[in-house]
Amino acid sequence: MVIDPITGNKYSTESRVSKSAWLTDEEDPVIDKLNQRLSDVTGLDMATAESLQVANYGIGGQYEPHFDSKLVDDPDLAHKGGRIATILIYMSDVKLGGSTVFPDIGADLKPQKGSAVVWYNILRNGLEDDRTLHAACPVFVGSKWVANKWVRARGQEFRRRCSLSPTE
Ligand SMILES: O=C(O)CCC(=O)C(=O)O
Ligand SMILES: [Fe+2]
Repeated sequence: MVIDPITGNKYSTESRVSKSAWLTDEEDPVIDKLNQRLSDVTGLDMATAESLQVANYGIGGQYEPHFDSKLVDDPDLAHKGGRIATILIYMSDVKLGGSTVFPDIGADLKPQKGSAVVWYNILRNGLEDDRTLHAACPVFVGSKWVANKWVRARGQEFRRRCSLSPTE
């Protein structure tokens, strides 16, 4: 929902304003190299991960608060499991705006070309981690390019130990 600053009227807007494309593992050898590097730095298996999603936000581009793990009508859920982790790679700097924010933990990540952020969406006990609510703030000046890799739970059983604790 957006509020017009002059009239005060509310109107709805797209929850995500960006353009995106999926790059499959077969697309180019550089994707293979990237997958290997992501596996090396996270210790996670990329074989069951989703294809790389590249997104571009122009001025005003944004993504409202959401959980990456909340998948609806996902045909892969049964055999690949949920989105256990997100790897978000910044492919550009942004002159003004475009931060990734986690409101519940007070984190504000400013895009920096060549950097990446990794987080687990699902706790070791299998429950979704509510602290992972996040959003992409509007781009005010410049253009924001990111690549997303969503790692699935299946395949990580011996890489990330599970837990019986109700809180972790
Ligand atoms: O672009 C960002 O900063 C966040 C993107 C995101 O949360 C998503 O694509 O799921
Ligand atoms: Fe997200």
